[in-house]
Amino acid sequence: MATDLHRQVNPLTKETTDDAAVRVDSLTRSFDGRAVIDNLELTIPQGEFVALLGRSGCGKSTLLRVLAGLDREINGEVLVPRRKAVAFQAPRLMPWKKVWRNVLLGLPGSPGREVAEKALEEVGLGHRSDAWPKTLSGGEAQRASLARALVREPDLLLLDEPFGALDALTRITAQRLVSDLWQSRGCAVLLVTHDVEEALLLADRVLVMDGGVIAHEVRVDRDRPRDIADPYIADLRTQLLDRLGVEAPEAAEVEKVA
Ligand SMILES: Nc1ncnc2c1ncn2[C@@H]1O[C@H](COP(=O)(O)OP(=O)(O)OP(=O)(O)O)[C@@H](O)[C@H]1O
Repeated sequence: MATDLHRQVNPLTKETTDDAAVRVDSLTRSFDGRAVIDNLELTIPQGEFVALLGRSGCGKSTLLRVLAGLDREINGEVLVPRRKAVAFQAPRLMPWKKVWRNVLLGLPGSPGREVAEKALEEVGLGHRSDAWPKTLSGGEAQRASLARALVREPDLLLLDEPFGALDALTRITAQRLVSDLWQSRGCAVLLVTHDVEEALLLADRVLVMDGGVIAHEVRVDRDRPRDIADPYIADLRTQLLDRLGVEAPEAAEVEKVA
Protein backbone atom coordinates (compact mmCIF):
# COMPACT_ATOMS: atom_id res chain seq x y z
CA MET A 1 0.00 0.00 0.00
CA ALA A 2 1.19 3.48 -0.81
CA THR A 3 1.15 4.59 2.81
CA ASP A 4 3.51 1.76 3.77
CA LEU A 5 6.10 3.23 1.47
CA HIS A 6 5.88 6.60 3.11
CA ARG A 7 8.52 6.99 5.75
CA GLN A 8 8.87 10.67 6.39
CA VAL A 9 9.50 14.19 5.37
CA ASN A 10 10.69 15.65 8.60
CA PRO A 11 10.03 19.36 8.94
CA LEU A 12 13.07 20.50 10.83
CA THR A 13 14.25 24.00 11.50
CA LYS A 14 17.57 25.32 10.29
CA GLU A 15 19.16 24.83 13.69
CA THR A 16 18.45 21.13 13.73
CA THR A 17 19.59 20.45 10.17
CA ASP A 18 23.18 20.94 11.21
CA ASP A 19 24.10 23.77 8.82
CA ALA A 20 22.37 22.04 5.92
CA ALA A 21 19.24 23.33 4.18
CA VAL A 22 18.65 19.91 2.64
CA ARG A 23 19.79 16.51 3.78
CA VAL A 24 18.58 13.52 1.79
CA ASP A 25 19.58 10.01 2.71
CA SER A 26 18.79 6.85 0.69
CA LEU A 27 15.78 8.43 -0.98
CA THR A 28 13.77 6.14 -3.24
CA ARG A 29 10.58 7.03 -5.10
CA SER A 30 8.93 4.49 -7.39
CA PHE A 31 6.07 4.72 -9.84
CA ASP A 32 4.40 1.44 -10.81
CA GLY A 33 7.30 -0.55 -9.37
CA ARG A 34 9.96 1.47 -11.22
CA ALA A 35 12.37 3.46 -9.06
CA VAL A 36 12.65 6.92 -10.60
CA ILE A 37 14.72 8.03 -7.61
CA ASP A 38 16.92 5.20 -6.44
CA ASN A 39 18.85 5.54 -3.18
CA LEU A 40 19.67 9.16 -3.80
CA GLU A 41 21.96 11.12 -1.49
CA LEU A 42 22.05 14.91 -1.42
CA THR A 43 23.18 17.64 0.92
CA ILE A 44 22.69 21.33 0.27
CA PRO A 45 24.34 23.67 2.77
CA GLN A 46 22.41 26.70 3.96
CA GLY A 47 22.56 29.55 1.48
CA GLU A 48 23.95 27.50 -1.40
CA PHE A 49 22.60 27.95 -4.95
CA VAL A 50 22.34 24.55 -6.61
CA ALA A 51 21.20 23.83 -10.17
CA LEU A 52 19.85 20.43 -11.13
CA LEU A 53 20.23 19.18 -14.70
CA GLY A 54 19.31 15.86 -16.25
CA ARG A 55 17.66 14.32 -19.25
CA SER A 56 13.91 14.61 -19.63
CA GLY A 57 12.14 12.13 -17.40
CA CYS A 58 15.16 11.42 -15.16
CA GLY A 59 13.29 12.49 -12.03
CA LYS A 60 14.23 16.14 -11.41
CA SER A 61 10.68 17.36 -10.80
CA THR A 62 9.94 14.30 -8.70
CA LEU A 63 12.89 15.13 -6.45
CA LEU A 64 11.79 18.74 -6.19
CA ARG A 65 8.24 17.73 -5.30
CA VAL A 66 9.55 15.44 -2.58
CA LEU A 67 11.67 18.27 -1.14
CA ALA A 68 8.65 20.59 -1.29
CA GLY A 69 6.65 18.08 0.74
CA LEU A 70 4.17 17.62 -2.13
CA ASP A 71 5.03 13.94 -2.56
CA ARG A 72 5.41 11.81 0.54
CA GLU A 73 5.25 8.31 -0.92
CA ILE A 74 8.92 7.78 -0.42
CA ASN A 75 11.46 5.53 1.20
CA GLY A 76 14.41 7.07 2.96
CA GLU A 77 14.96 10.26 4.89
CA VAL A 78 14.47 13.85 3.78
CA LEU A 79 15.32 16.75 6.05
CA VAL A 80 14.31 20.20 4.88
CA PRO A 81 13.72 23.50 6.66
CA ARG A 82 10.23 24.34 7.81
CA ARG A 83 10.28 27.52 5.76
CA LYS A 84 10.41 26.51 2.14
CA ALA A 85 8.73 27.76 -0.99
CA VAL A 86 8.30 26.48 -4.49
CA ALA A 87 7.77 28.17 -7.86
CA PHE A 88 6.87 26.23 -11.00
CA GLN A 89 7.26 26.91 -14.70
CA ALA A 90 3.57 27.70 -14.99
CA PRO A 91 2.97 30.40 -12.38
CA ARG A 92 -0.31 28.84 -11.15
CA LEU A 93 -2.06 32.03 -10.14
CA MET A 94 -5.73 31.86 -9.19
CA PRO A 95 -7.55 33.82 -11.94
CA TRP A 96 -10.36 34.97 -9.63
CA LYS A 97 -8.00 36.64 -7.15
CA LYS A 98 -6.10 39.86 -7.71
CA VAL A 99 -2.33 39.63 -7.86
CA TRP A 100 -1.74 40.76 -4.27
CA ARG A 101 -4.25 38.21 -2.95
CA ASN A 102 -2.53 35.49 -4.97
CA VAL A 103 0.76 36.41 -3.30
CA LEU A 104 -0.77 35.89 0.14
CA LEU A 105 -2.62 32.71 -0.77
CA GLY A 106 -2.17 29.96 1.80
CA LEU A 107 -0.05 32.05 4.17
CA PRO A 108 -0.80 31.37 7.83
CA GLY A 109 -2.35 34.14 9.93
CA SER A 110 -4.00 37.06 8.19
CA PRO A 111 -1.13 38.98 6.67
CA GLY A 112 -2.02 42.46 5.44
CA ARG A 113 -1.88 43.66 1.86
CA GLU A 114 1.35 45.54 2.64
CA VAL A 115 3.15 42.20 3.06
CA ALA A 116 2.23 41.25 -0.51
CA GLU A 117 3.09 44.69 -1.82
CA LYS A 118 6.55 44.62 -0.27
CA ALA A 119 7.31 41.32 -2.04
CA LEU A 120 5.80 42.59 -5.29
CA GLU A 121 8.01 45.70 -5.05
CA GLU A 122 11.00 43.43 -4.58
CA VAL A 123 10.31 41.66 -7.87
CA GLY A 124 9.51 44.94 -9.67
CA LEU A 125 5.77 44.35 -9.80
CA GLY A 126 4.48 46.83 -7.20
CA HIS A 127 2.44 48.66 -9.86
CA ARG A 128 0.52 45.46 -10.78
CA SER A 129 -0.62 44.59 -7.27
CA ASP A 130 -4.27 45.35 -8.04
CA ALA A 131 -4.30 43.61 -11.44
CA TRP A 132 -6.08 40.40 -12.40
CA PRO A 133 -3.69 37.53 -13.28
CA LYS A 134 -5.00 37.24 -16.84
CA THR A 135 -3.78 40.76 -17.58
CA LEU A 136 -0.15 39.92 -16.68
CA SER A 137 2.50 39.09 -19.26
CA GLY A 138 4.33 35.76 -18.92
CA GLY A 139 7.32 37.43 -17.26
CA GLU A 140 5.08 39.41 -14.89
CA ALA A 141 3.15 36.27 -13.91
CA GLN A 142 6.44 34.52 -13.20
CA ARG A 143 7.53 37.45 -11.01
CA ALA A 144 4.20 37.32 -9.15
CA SER A 145 4.89 33.65 -8.54
CA LEU A 146 8.33 34.54 -7.17
CA ALA A 147 6.77 37.17 -4.89
CA ARG A 148 4.42 34.47 -3.59
CA ALA A 149 7.46 32.34 -2.79
CA LEU A 150 9.29 35.25 -1.14
CA VAL A 151 6.51 36.22 1.32
CA ARG A 152 7.09 32.82 2.89
CA GLU A 153 10.61 34.02 3.81
CA PRO A 154 12.00 30.65 2.78
CA ASP A 155 15.25 29.14 3.96
CA LEU A 156 14.91 26.92 0.92
CA LEU A 157 13.61 28.12 -2.43
CA LEU A 158 12.68 25.37 -4.89
CA LEU A 159 12.40 26.46 -8.52
CA ASP A 160 11.15 24.08 -11.21
CA GLU A 161 12.14 25.55 -14.57
CA PRO A 162 10.83 28.96 -13.60
CA PHE A 163 12.19 30.62 -16.76
CA GLY A 164 11.33 27.84 -19.21
CA ALA A 165 8.37 29.58 -20.84
CA LEU A 166 9.90 33.06 -21.04
CA ASP A 167 11.33 34.73 -24.13
CA ALA A 168 15.12 35.22 -24.19
CA LEU A 169 15.18 38.82 -22.93
CA THR A 170 12.59 38.34 -20.19
CA ARG A 171 14.47 35.22 -19.20
CA ILE A 172 17.72 37.12 -18.68
CA THR A 173 15.92 39.71 -16.54
CA ALA A 174 14.24 36.97 -14.49
CA GLN A 175 17.55 35.14 -14.00
CA ARG A 176 19.16 38.35 -12.72
CA LEU A 177 16.23 38.89 -10.40
CA VAL A 178 16.55 35.42 -8.90
CA SER A 179 20.29 35.89 -8.52
CA ASP A 180 19.80 39.26 -6.76
CA LEU A 181 17.05 37.88 -4.51
CA TRP A 182 19.19 34.91 -3.59
CA GLN A 183 22.09 37.21 -2.70
CA SER A 184 19.93 39.55 -0.61
CA ARG A 185 17.86 36.82 1.08
CA GLY A 186 20.65 34.32 1.70
CA CYS A 187 18.36 31.30 1.31
CA ALA A 188 19.40 28.02 -0.29
CA VAL A 189 18.08 27.55 -3.83
CA LEU A 190 17.49 24.39 -5.83
CA LEU A 191 16.85 25.29 -9.45
CA VAL A 192 15.67 22.59 -11.87
CA THR A 193 16.60 23.60 -15.39
CA HIS A 194 17.29 22.21 -18.85
CA ASP A 195 19.65 25.06 -19.63
CA VAL A 196 23.32 24.29 -18.94
CA GLU A 197 24.36 27.92 -19.44
CA GLU A 198 21.70 29.16 -17.03
CA ALA A 199 22.94 26.65 -14.46
CA LEU A 200 26.55 27.80 -14.88
CA LEU A 201 25.72 31.49 -14.71
CA LEU A 202 23.62 31.21 -11.56
CA ALA A 203 24.69 28.28 -9.39
CA ASP A 204 27.46 27.54 -6.89
CA ARG A 205 27.15 23.88 -7.77
CA VAL A 206 25.60 22.09 -10.74
CA LEU A 207 24.28 18.56 -10.31
CA VAL A 208 23.44 16.07 -13.03
CA MET A 209 20.77 13.51 -12.20
CA ASP A 210 20.92 10.15 -13.97
CA GLY A 211 19.84 6.62 -13.10
CA GLY A 212 17.90 7.85 -10.09
CA VAL A 213 20.91 9.42 -8.36
CA ILE A 214 23.11 12.51 -8.50
CA ALA A 215 25.53 11.05 -11.03
CA HIS A 216 27.83 14.04 -11.49
CA GLU A 217 28.48 17.46 -10.04
CA VAL A 218 30.67 20.46 -10.75
CA ARG A 219 31.46 23.39 -8.51
CA VAL A 220 31.39 26.76 -10.25
CA ASP A 221 34.21 28.66 -8.61
CA ARG A 222 33.65 32.08 -10.20
CA ASP A 223 32.41 35.43 -8.92
CA ARG A 224 29.18 36.83 -10.33
CA PRO A 225 28.17 38.19 -12.75
CA ARG A 226 29.68 35.45 -14.90
CA ASP A 227 30.49 35.38 -18.55
CA ILE A 228 29.57 32.34 -20.58
CA ALA A 229 32.58 33.06 -22.83
CA ASP A 230 34.97 32.71 -19.85
CA PRO A 231 37.14 29.66 -20.77
CA TYR A 232 36.63 28.20 -17.28
CA ILE A 233 32.83 28.35 -17.68
CA ALA A 234 33.05 27.14 -21.29
CA ASP A 235 35.06 24.14 -20.14
CA LEU A 236 32.46 23.25 -17.48
CA ARG A 237 29.76 23.64 -20.11
CA THR A 238 31.46 21.11 -22.39
CA GLN A 239 31.89 18.76 -19.46
CA LEU A 240 28.22 18.99 -18.46
CA LEU A 241 26.91 18.67 -22.02
CA ASP A 242 29.06 15.58 -22.38
CA ARG A 243 27.54 14.15 -19.19
CA LEU A 244 24.08 14.88 -20.55
CA GLY A 245 24.93 13.05 -23.75
CA VAL A 246 24.83 16.23 -25.85
CA GLU A 247 27.78 17.08 -28.03
CA ALA A 248 29.01 20.63 -27.44
CA PRO A 249 28.96 22.73 -30.65
CA GLU A 250 32.70 23.35 -30.45
CA ALA A 251 33.44 19.63 -30.25
CA ALA A 252 31.24 19.00 -33.29
CA GLU A 253 33.16 21.65 -35.25
CA VAL A 254 36.51 20.03 -34.44
CA GLU A 255 35.23 16.65 -35.60
CA LYS A 256 33.96 18.07 -38.88
CA VAL A 257 37.35 19.68 -39.57
CA ALA A 258 39.17 16.42 -38.77
N1 LIG B 1 2.50 10.72 -10.75
C1 LIG B 1 3.21 9.93 -11.55
N2 LIG B 1 2.76 8.70 -11.89
C2 LIG B 1 3.49 7.88 -12.69
N3 LIG B 1 4.70 8.20 -13.19
C3 LIG B 1 5.20 9.41 -12.87
C4 LIG B 1 4.49 10.34 -12.05
N4 LIG B 1 5.24 11.45 -11.90
C5 LIG B 1 6.37 11.25 -12.62
N5 LIG B 1 6.35 10.02 -13.20
C6 LIG B 1 7.40 9.44 -14.04
O1 LIG B 1 8.63 9.58 -13.36
C7 LIG B 1 9.65 9.91 -14.29
C8 LIG B 1 10.34 11.18 -13.85
O2 LIG B 1 9.47 12.27 -14.02
P1 LIG B 1 9.91 13.76 -13.67
O3 LIG B 1 8.78 14.66 -14.00
O4 LIG B 1 10.45 13.80 -12.31
O5 LIG B 1 11.12 13.97 -14.72
P2 LIG B 1 11.94 15.27 -15.06
O6 LIG B 1 13.38 14.91 -14.97
O7 LIG B 1 11.48 16.42 -14.24
O8 LIG B 1 11.53 15.47 -16.59
P3 LIG B 1 11.44 16.79 -17.49
O9 LIG B 1 12.84 17.31 -17.58
O10 LIG B 1 10.95 16.27 -18.80
O11 LIG B 1 10.49 17.74 -16.82
C9 LIG B 1 9.01 9.98 -15.67
O12 LIG B 1 9.21 8.75 -16.32
C10 LIG B 1 7.55 10.19 -15.34
O13 LIG B 1 6.74 9.64 -16.34
